[in-house]
Amino acid sequence: MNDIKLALLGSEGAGKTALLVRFLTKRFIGEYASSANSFYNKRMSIDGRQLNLEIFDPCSQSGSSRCILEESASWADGFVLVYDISDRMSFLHAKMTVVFFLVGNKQDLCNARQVHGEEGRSLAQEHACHFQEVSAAEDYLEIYNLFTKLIRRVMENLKHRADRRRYSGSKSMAKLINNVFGKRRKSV
Ligand SMILES: Nc1nc2c(ncn2[C@@H]2O[C@H](COP(=O)(O)OP(=O)(O)OP(=O)(O)O)[C@@H](O)[C@H]2O)c(=O)[nH]1
Repeated sequence: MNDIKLALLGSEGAGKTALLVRFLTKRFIGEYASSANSFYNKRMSIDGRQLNLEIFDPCSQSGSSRCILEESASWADGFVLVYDISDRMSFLHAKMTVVFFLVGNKQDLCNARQVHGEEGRSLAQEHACHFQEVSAAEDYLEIYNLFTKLIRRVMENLKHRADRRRYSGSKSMAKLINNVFGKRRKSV
């Protein structure tokens, strides 16, 4: 079983919990009475592999964003940074954060749009990360696809990291063997 840890980041009210609840339960719940950070667990299978997903949904009121970012950075394998397309401040906040997946939420509020899709796309390009606009209020499938895409990316990353560790481990073992036996050979 693979353990995958994801964290949601973004301004207060951007819709982080709404997106996550939509992904986990297929439902949109309008209001959440939460004043604490939450961890969610989900078991799922992607590409035939069993996964144990842990998702961190920080509560904006429970600490400074710097603290949340630091906590998440040392814990998570992947990040979703969410902003609200009808709240420019949430996008300016997103601009100051390094991300993996950038998500413009509340696409249904296009009549109150303050951030153009192009701006989101170009910010994502700057950070070389994936970008998507969604609506937690209206979509399920798009949000499901977004999370599974991120999970696949994280799995690839973890595999790549493990391969590199194995390679550098075998390289340093080769160096050690060379140091011990190579010298002897020289003196013969
Ligand atoms: N119209 C619309 N409203 C949304 C959408 N997603 C979330 N909301 C609303 O936005 C408000 C904030 O949503 P939350 O999910 O609590 O936002 P959050 O980012 O988790 O907020 P904090 O926990 O305070 O950081 C709620 O009133 C939601 O109903 C969406 O896609 N469209």
